[in-house]
Amino acid sequence: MIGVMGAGAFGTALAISLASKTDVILWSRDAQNADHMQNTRENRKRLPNVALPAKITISADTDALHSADQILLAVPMQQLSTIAKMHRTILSDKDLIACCKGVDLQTGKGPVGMLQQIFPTSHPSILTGPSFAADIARGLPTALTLANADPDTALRLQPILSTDTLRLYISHDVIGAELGGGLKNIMAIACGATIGAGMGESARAAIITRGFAELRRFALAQGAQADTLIGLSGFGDLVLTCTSDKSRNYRFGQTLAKDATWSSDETVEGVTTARAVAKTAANQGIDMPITKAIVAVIEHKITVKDAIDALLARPLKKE
Ligand SMILES: NC(=O)C1=CN([C@@H]2O[C@H](COP(=O)(O)OP(=O)(O)OC[C@H]3O[C@@H](n4cnc5c(N)ncnc54)[C@H](OP(=O)(O)O)[C@@H]3O)[C@@H](O)[C@H]2O)C=CC1
Ligand SMILES: O=C(CO)COP(=O)(O)O
Repeated sequence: MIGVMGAGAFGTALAISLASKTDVILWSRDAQNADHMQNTRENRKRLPNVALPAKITISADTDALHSADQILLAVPMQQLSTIAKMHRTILSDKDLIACCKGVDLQTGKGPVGMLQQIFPTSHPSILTGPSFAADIARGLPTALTLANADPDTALRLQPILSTDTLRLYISHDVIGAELGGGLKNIMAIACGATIGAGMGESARAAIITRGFAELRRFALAQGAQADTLIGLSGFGDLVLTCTSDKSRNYRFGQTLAKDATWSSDETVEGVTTARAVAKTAANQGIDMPITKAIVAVIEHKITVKDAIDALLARPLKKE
């Protein structure tokens, strides 16, 4: 049995895919919502119009996770440490697989770094890469990276977490997988803002490419491997998220350009990750012009138009 903590769009989609081959416990923090999902067989709040298979049991009781060997943590990055600490006892003897994308604002750690700090003897994994929850839930083909520093753990988990439509590639470069998936959300906000401001698709291609250069510069400085960054968890996810308005980060960027308010409570990981990355980049002297611009726009210090003008006014340089 596999447990999924976090009944958001992604946790629910992963639970649906895994239920094609095993029993799954989908844990929600909200007992009323859990009962509603269990009875209606639908997650109307976070992933509407998709039926929850009979092999999924939805519960708000953490004891239900006792018989799970693997736990997927599909919660927003900034909540990961709180949830892991709160449920330390139940999580301590399980395979932990972080399914969140981002960098913790307090510590600058990625999801695996955070879990390792809380569970020092464990070998946590990260599951990341180009995938919209709605696609996974509909059984559309998806390829993801499962990164774990321990080769034996990665090899053991790969078949357990793969399904007929969810194809997992393993990697041992945890830092690269964490940072590719985390930083692509900043660039997706920038691309949404570029298109929202009417700058056109050529400008968006420039942001994707220069955004990738920026992501790479930052990730290599933290110890990532270059090959990981051109894989599914980096380049693959960057392309998906920067070109689709199915992405919440991209849509959030469009909202910024229109000076409108983001009224949804859907998770937009790039907002906090931009702040966390800008902080580390400033401390380490890493040039991150797009990230800095996004932080300044989010904090209402400049407009999207000011940000675009500032990026265009940078000194001409070699690619
Ligand atoms: N959606 C997608 O397509 C993909 C998402 N991801 C990643 O998955 C992670 C989760 O995102 P996603 O599922 O989409 O987000 P959603 O906005 O759909 O849902 C977030 C979920 O987290 C729950 N949650 C929030 N805070 C807490 C907390 N303190 N304790 C327990 N549960 C909490 C929410 O509960 P409640 O409903 O009660 O508010 C909700 O179920 C993010 O890091 C995202 O980047 C990765 C790949 C694809
Ligand atoms: O991570 C994702 C796609 O891989 C989902 O993107 P959003 O969080 O921007 O919706």
